Amino acid sequence: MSDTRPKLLIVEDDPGLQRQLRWAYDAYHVFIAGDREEAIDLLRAETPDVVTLDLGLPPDPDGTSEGFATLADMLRIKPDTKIIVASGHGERESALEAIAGGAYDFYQKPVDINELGLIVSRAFHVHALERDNARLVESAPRDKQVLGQVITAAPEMIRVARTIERVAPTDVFVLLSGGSGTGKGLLAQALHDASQRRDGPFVTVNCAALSSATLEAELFGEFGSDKRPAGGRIGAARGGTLFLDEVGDMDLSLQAQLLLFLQQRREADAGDRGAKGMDIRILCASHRDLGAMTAAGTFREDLYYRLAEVVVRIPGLKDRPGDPALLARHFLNRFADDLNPQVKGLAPDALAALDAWSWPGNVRELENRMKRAMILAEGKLITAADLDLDQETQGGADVINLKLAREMADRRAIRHAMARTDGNISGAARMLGISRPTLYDLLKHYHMQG
Ligand SMILES: Nc1ncnc2c1ncn2[C@@H]1O[C@H](COP(=O)(O)OP(=O)(O)OP(=O)(O)O)[C@@H](O)[C@H]1O
Repeated sequence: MSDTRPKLLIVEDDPGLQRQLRWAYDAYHVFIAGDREEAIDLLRAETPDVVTLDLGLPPDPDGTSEGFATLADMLRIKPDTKIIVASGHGERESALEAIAGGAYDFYQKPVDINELGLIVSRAFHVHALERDNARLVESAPRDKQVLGQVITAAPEMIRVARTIERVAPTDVFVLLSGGSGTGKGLLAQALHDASQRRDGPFVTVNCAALSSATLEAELFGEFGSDKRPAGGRIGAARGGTLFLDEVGDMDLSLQAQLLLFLQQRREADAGDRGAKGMDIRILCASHRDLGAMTAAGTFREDLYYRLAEVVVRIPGLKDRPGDPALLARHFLNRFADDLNPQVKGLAPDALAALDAWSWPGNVRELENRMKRAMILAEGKLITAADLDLDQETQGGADVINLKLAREMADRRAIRHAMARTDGNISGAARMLGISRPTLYDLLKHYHMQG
């Protein structure tokens, strides 16, 4: 039967120590090399995850040159190997130099078997964690992508994507309603790309960013809607889609002009005056509640009903269980090359913090926190502190009563386990220390999605 124990390579030229170490590590499948050549051959043949390396190897047993050369060769051939270097008394400096050169850790000679045992077992643990993370990072975008570039595994969001897919081929006017940073811009682009107008222009106007006069010129061209209805951004969107972002921030007089334009367009489309229709589709988005604004008189009701033929409500990130971790891995994957190629994954405390945080700024906040964390991260795994979420999650909101506190803790733990296991019920149940049926019951009880 093949040996399934984790593979440990010991690079050591002293036969007495070789025997002692082999004996001490019966939990691992141990390979022994006495010099650089043997070490490299075994690394290639057996691909051990962890290596202990004595820096004093022949032909330079009293120096460190051969040890450093072996370290560099190994990391070049298999960079994810966790290499623990041995340093003799008074050689702390070379040990630190080895760490700077990519070694995982060091231990002091003479060998304390227990201490080295702990370092070795931690190295295996970290290696496994990094490998899991790398696998998840790779699989996230492929598995959990809807509408081309929208990353989600949350049923609430998948429903949104399905609605967009359904309305895209029609020419109805759609209002995307959701908090800031929930992905309204991304979804508007996705809707255009899924429509028959995909080869036409996609023109965005941010109504919140411009003063009323500038916005008017921007939309209609310099002389206003009545004189040059085909100018400005509206004209530029001919044959494609005009995306009015933050339409709720348009003032009432501009709302009136837009309404007038839409009425004229409708008449033109109907051929009343024999003119050609404008042939644009308008998509709108707002983080404001336009329905409530019409009731308050700050948004024209007639315009609202014209623009919002279909309203798509986008849930906040905190209401998409599992998505914060999934998106974090997606951003890690996307930014690693540019910002910090050393970073390979997310530490367990970061995953827990991502689950627990309330995400007032939604996906944009997550994207920004990830960028910052990747720049600041010192290790290979991003921590809660790198994300600046360590303090916040510990404090938490005021607890209303014990029942609610328990429910919150349950929900958090379940979401965390589901995210960590990529939605695998058996894996999540194992991680939580409960049976599959119990996990199903809890998911149902808390109205969470399996
Ligand atoms: N589900 C998602 N998958 C991948 N990236 C996303 C997702 N949702 C949002 N993003 C990214 O997050 C950032 C913010 O999204 P977007 O600009 O679409 O949000 P918004 O709701 O339009 O924000 P605002 O209210 O500020 O205009 C963008 O970089 C976007 O690409």
